[in-house]
Amino acid sequence: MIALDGVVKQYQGQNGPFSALDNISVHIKESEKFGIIGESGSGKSTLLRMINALETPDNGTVTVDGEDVVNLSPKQLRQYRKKIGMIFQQFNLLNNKTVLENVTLPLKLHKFESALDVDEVLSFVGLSDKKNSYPGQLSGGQKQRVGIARALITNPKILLCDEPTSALDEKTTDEIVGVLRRAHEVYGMTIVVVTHELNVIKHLCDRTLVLEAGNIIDTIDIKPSSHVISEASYYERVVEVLKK
Ligand SMILES: Nc1ncnc2c1ncn2[C@@H]1O[C@H](COP(=O)(O)OP(=O)(O)OP(=O)(O)O)[C@@H](O)[C@H]1O
Repeated sequence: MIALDGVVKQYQGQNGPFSALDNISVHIKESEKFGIIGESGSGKSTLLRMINALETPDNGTVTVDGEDVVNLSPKQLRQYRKKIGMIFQQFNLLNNKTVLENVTLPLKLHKFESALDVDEVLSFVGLSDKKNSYPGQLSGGQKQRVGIARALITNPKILLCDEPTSALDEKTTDEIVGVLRRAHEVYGMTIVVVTHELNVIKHLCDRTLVLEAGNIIDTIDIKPSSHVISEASYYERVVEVLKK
C-alpha cells in the first residue's frame, strides 16, 4: 500500500545540510497497523509527511496505492489526499464549531464518494450525545474521538496518526488505542502511527520501524499477544508504578 524506496530528505542545519531521512526504504502492507518510533528529531514526522505528500524527497520514490505521489499535479494531489485521514496530537479542532460541524467539515470541503454517515461515525466513537457540544466543553480524550470521527467520516484507505495520544493520560491513551483498533477491525484501513510512546505501538501495531538520526535501525514485529490492554484502574496503575 505504501512504498518508500531510497528516500533522502535533506534540510539546512546550523552546520550545513544534513539528512533528516537518509536513504530510507520501507514497505507497508494494505491493512497493516504500522508504527514509526524514534527519539525526537529522528525523522518520524518527516517520514509521515512524505506519505501525505507534504514533503517531496530529494532522492528516491514514494508510491502509495500504486501511485507515484512525488510528481502529482495540484489537482491530482487533492484527489490523492482524499484517500488519507489524519489525526493529530493537538486534535486540530475548530473551537467555534460544534462536534457535528467539526466531524462533517471534510465533507463540506470536498466531495467523497464513499463517505460514512455522521451519526454512524459519532456513535462509533461514542460521542452521539455530544454532537452539539463545542470542543471547549470536551475532555482531551473526547476531543481526540472527534478527531478520529472527522478522519473516519471520509472512509480513508489510509489513516495517518501523528502522536495521537501524546496529549492524553495513560487511561485515556488506552481508550483511544481501543477506538483505533476497533476502527481498523470495522473499516480495515492501513494505519501508520508516529509516536514516542512504546505502549501505543505495543498495543496497536503489527510492526514498527525504529528510526535514529534519519536511519532505520530496526523493524520489529509485534507479538499479537501484546495487543491486550490492561484493564487496571488509575489507582491500580499508581500502585503498580509508585509502590511496587
Ligand atoms: N522544514 C525544516 N527545515 C529544517 N529542518 C527541519 C525541517 N523539518 C524538520 N527538520 C529537522 O529534521 C530533523 C527530523 O525532524 P522530524 O520533525 O522529522 O523529527 P521527529 O522524529 O518527528 O521529532 P519529534 O519527535 O521531536 O517530533 C530534525 O533535526 C528537525 O529539526
